[in-house]
Amino acid sequence: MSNPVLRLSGITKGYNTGKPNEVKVLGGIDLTIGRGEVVALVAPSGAGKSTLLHIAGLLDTPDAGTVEIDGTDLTGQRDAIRTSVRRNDVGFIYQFHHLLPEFSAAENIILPQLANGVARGAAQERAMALLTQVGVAARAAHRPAELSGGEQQRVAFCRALANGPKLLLADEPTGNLDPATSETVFAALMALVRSTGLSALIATHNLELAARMDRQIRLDKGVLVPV
Ligand SMILES: Nc1ncnc2c1ncn2[C@@H]1O[C@H](COP(=O)(O)OP(=O)(O)OP(=O)(O)O)[C@@H](O)[C@H]1O
Repeated sequence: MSNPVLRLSGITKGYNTGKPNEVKVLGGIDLTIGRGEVVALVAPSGAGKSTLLHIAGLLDTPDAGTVEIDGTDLTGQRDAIRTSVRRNDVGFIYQFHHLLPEFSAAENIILPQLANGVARGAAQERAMALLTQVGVAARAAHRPAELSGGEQQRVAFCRALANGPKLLLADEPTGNLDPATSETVFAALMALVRSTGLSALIATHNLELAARMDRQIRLDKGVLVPV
């Protein structure tokens, strides 16, 4: 059997604020995500959702526990190795698009590929293919400010997938959109994820969207509880 794409074991995390009571955020998280599996992360505000996503995506380190991506334990690895895995194997999506404002939609998807050593022609082709998949190809030459919120977010999805990651981590990807746009954008995201066989952990407050993923996990006061 192949390795899970993500395996978190015994993850704990607190923030030492210098004040008498340290903030304990995660109290022992065990989570495995298989190949092609899309998991909804449902959590009340402040439950530790962003902290968990940052640890899973190697942007932060746990106090204890291990983070394995595609079978490799990256917990104690050098920064250079963690950065390389993060760039190549993990795609991030946030509530706000964070596209570079001075570049076109296509350039925002091309640039991360160039940084990874892909030739411009191939990067351009991939950007257009991704934009076509999410229905925004006609806006390829437009800058983010010229796009609607839903279009901006769909471009951000393409950017997250630009380098063909194994794992997608999304923090409220439709949280900033009205219900109708949220539906279109979520459908585009799921189609993109399914067509690439990507594994994903998608945080959402929207229980209706969560129910459409393969599995739901609920984070409450730093631990996973049954849904
Ligand atoms: N750098 C930090 N220093 C101290 N406390 C922090 C720090 N970062 C986060 N926290 C605290 O840890 C807890 C969890 O934060 P986190 O951002 O992971 O929550 P969240 O579930 O993503 O919340 P939201 O949905 O509101 O974004 C919160 O109580 C927060 O105040």
